[in-house]
Parts: sequence; structure tokens; C-alpha cells
Amino acid sequence: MLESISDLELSNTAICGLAAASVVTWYIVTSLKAYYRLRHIPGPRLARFSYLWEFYTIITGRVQDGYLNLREYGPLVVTAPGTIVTDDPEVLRRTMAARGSYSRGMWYAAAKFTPDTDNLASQLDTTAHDILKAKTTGPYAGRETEGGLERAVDVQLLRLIDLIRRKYVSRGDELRSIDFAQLSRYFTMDVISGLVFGKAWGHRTRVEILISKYGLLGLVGPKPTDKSGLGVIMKYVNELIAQRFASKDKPTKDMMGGFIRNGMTRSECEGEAILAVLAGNDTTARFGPHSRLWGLSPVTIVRLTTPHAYARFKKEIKEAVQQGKVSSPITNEESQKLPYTQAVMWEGFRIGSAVTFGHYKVVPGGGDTIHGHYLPEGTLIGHNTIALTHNKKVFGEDADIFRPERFLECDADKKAEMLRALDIVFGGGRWTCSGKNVALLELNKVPFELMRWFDFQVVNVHKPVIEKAYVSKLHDDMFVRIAEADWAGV
Ligand code: HEM
Repeated sequence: MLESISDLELSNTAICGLAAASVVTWYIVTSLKAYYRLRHIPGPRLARFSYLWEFYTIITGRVQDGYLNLREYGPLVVTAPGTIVTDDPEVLRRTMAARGSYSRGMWYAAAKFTPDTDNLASQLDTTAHDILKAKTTGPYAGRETEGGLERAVDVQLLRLIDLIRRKYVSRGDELRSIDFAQLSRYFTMDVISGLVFGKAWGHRTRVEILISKYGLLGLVGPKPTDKSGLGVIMKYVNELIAQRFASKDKPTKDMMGGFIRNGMTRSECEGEAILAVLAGNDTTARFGPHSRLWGLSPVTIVRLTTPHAYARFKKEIKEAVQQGKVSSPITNEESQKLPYTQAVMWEGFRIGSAVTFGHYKVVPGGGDTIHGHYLPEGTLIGHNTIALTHNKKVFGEDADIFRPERFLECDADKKAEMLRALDIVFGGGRWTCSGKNVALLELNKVPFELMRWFDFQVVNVHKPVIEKAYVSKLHDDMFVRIAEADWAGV
């Protein structure tokens, strides 16, 4: 029985102490358990017991070096308790197999932009995902788009070229410096908003966006009632979708029209539209599950800083135009017949991969054995995309540098192996990226057309671009001087 108020205080203190001790004990026990289950897989010491290695690497924007350096541990590496990543294309293919039994890990839940409805990227239930995928595949492939995907990309590409001509071409000693990272962001946003809603958004994309990564979306996440940020975009998207549902009898030839025709509910349409449109924005990408940055900035910067590739690419463009091999703008099909254009595209995609790591799948019941190591049921196994795209066994000893020639010098089998590995950057099987065709159309066309009409030069030679790597890469301050193309010395 309590004899004084100080006994009560003592007992409260004791209770707090006991609670703290229980939490610490629980943490130690679960950490040791997690370590024990994957003790045979190597990895950074901190990562084997805690999330500290992963947290520190992401929060400091050091994902590029951090995940690249994991190569030294071998093909399977522990990065957090119960979590491994791999740069081995065969292993990743196995986890993504269309009829495989691996499922999605909780990591994907971070892609949920609306509290009530899952979108394709955030849906963890495999059956529900497959049903949604079936409804969205046609629209994403451009089957519902007026003139198809390629025409939609061409419209924005021609607008981009016109914009550069009018506002950003420097002549003589004049310098109209322009941040190409920002320009390409607006371009890609215009392409996707044009595809989804049949009309590009233009300046509307300039909105500061803040999104909560770890759930609690209903409380702290963006809401259509917000005065700024992602909420503003959500409100705009929701209004557009409300109009569509109000006039369902007037079908439209765009992705949203396709979603509605395929029986998606209004709330599913809202979730999917936000995913498609906003995941491309770099601020969202800082927190989101993966970026839809099409990689135009990285492709451009590596080309600009590699003189021999720049010159050879220009030469191929000049000859293709002179010999009448290409239309204006170049078609996807024509681009694929130009060897150096293809080599530059894939090499830029490889070295500047927009996605970095993640896309964790869960080892199914009964566990799995990979590279002779048993992985217990429930282990998360994810992509180390940075190490995959720099895998020396696949891309050669000089995999860390930009050298498009690697795709031209090798035999057909090696080339196929490299391209198959790069295909994994888009995921695979039932989870293959829905925007893959859009992204590839842009990469096939935009660099060729920009170099056809203009010459580019880096403005800040000491710091051509600021790149930060999180779960995807962000580019800023990529200032370039753009001039009308000069073919005299080519
Ligand atoms: C270079 C550009 C892009 C890359 C590297 C990329 C990569 C990826 C990856 C790795 C995934 C996850 C695969 C998995 O779960 O295992 C994914 C999913 C997805 N991506 Fe992309 N993506 C790109 C561009 C785009 C674009 C332009 C769009 C929209 C038009 C888009 C829409 C989606 C959607 C909707 C999903 C979810 C698919 C599903 O769960 O079935 N992506 N992407």
C-alpha cells in the first residue's frame, strides 16, 4: 500500500524505467533475430542489426556511392534487418517472374498518394494489383490516346523546340543560360499530363510539393483542401476527374477516358492519375517510391561532358538527315535503326539511371535458395539498380564510365545480355513499369531532335549539375548555353 506521494512518484518512475527496458530488450532481441536469420549474407556492419546504414545513406543523399560500393560484398547484400539487395539480373528476374510466387513488400506502400485508394504502384495484394493492371495496361500503352503515344510525345517535343528557339538560344557573346534539368522536368510533366488528360498542364507544374513518406496520409498527407503543395495538384486532378464522371456519356480519347471505359471507379482514377502525373515531379521523387524522371538530364549531361561521344552523335545525326533516313521529328522506328543514337541512349540510361534501389519483393512461404544461400520466408529482396547498371560482369571492366561504344564493339549475345540487364531498370513480369513505352519514346526522340537543331555547352564547368540520389535521382542547376546547331565542323 502507498504510504506517501513520493512512493507514487517512485512507482511511476519504475514503470517508465520498466517500459524503456522492455523496448530496449525487444529491440535487441528482434535485431539479433534479424541478424541471425541472415547471418550468412554479407553487408555493412550497421545494416546487419539496424536501419541506421540505410537511413543515413538515404537522408544524406549518398545513395549513388553507398549502393555502388555494395558491389564489394558480392551479389547478395544485407542493407537492413531482414532486407537484402542484389545487382544480379538473374536473381531479380526470378523475384519478378510473371507467374512467380514472390509478392510485394511494405516498401511499396509509400507510393500511396491518397489515403483511401491504392494505385498500381502501392497495391500490395497481388490479385488486386493484377486486376488493376488489366484495366490500366491499354490506356498506359496509348491504345486510348488520340493518335497514339508517339504523336502525343511529338506534340510536346515540337513545343519544346519552339520554346528553346524563342527564348533560350544564345548568339555571339550573349548568354541565355537555362537550367536543362528544370526544362526537361517541365517537358516530361507536359507529356504525361497531355497523355492522361488530353491537354498539357504547362506552368501548373511549378508547385512546391510535400508528401509524407511513411503513411498517416489521412492526417499529415496531402489533401485536396490544402492551400499549397501536392494538395493543390490533387484538387486540380480531382476536379478534372469529377468533370469526366459528370459527362461520362462524352467519351474522350486519352488515358483517363480509357480508365473510365475500363470500369475504374472515380477514386481509383484519382489515385492512378496522381501516381502517373506527380511521381514524375522531382520533389515527390525525393520521398516517393521511384522517380518517373525520364532520365533526359543524365543522358544529356554525360553526353556533354564526353567530347568524343558528342562529336560522333552529331556526325550520325548529320548523315542521317543528309541521307534522308529520318523524318522530322524522328520516329521511334527510325531512331532504332541508328546504331550510335541507340548506343548513346542506352549508355546514358545505364550510367544515369533515374531509379536507384528498392522495389522489394517478399520471399514466399518455404523460403528460397539463391546463390547457394537459404533466404527464409519473409525476407525482403530488392533491386540495387545502381550496382546492376554498373555491374562489371555484364557491362565490362570500365562499367563506371560513359562509353557508348561498348554496345557497338561486342557480339550480338553480349549486346542482348546488356540490354536485358537494362530492361530490369523498369522492373519486370506483372510489375513491369507501366510508363516504360512513354519513357523509351522520349529517350529515342528527344536527345536526337535537340542535337539536330541545337548545340549545347555546359555553363558551370566546375559543377555541371547538382545530383542528389535518394530512392530516385534529383538534378538541379544543370545550366547550359544553347546555340543554333553549327554543322560546319561536323
Ligand atoms: C526512365 C523512366 C522510368 C523508369 C526507370 C521506371 C521504373 C519503374 C520501376 C522500377 C517500377 C517498379 C517495378 C516493380 O515494382 O518491380 C515502375 C513502376 C511503375 N511505373 Fe515507372 N519508370 C519510368 C517511367 C515511368 C513513366 C513515364 C510512367 C508513367 C507514364 C511510369 C509509371 C509507372 C507505374 C504506373 C508503375 C506501377 C506499375 C505496376 O505496379 O504494375 N513510369 N517504374
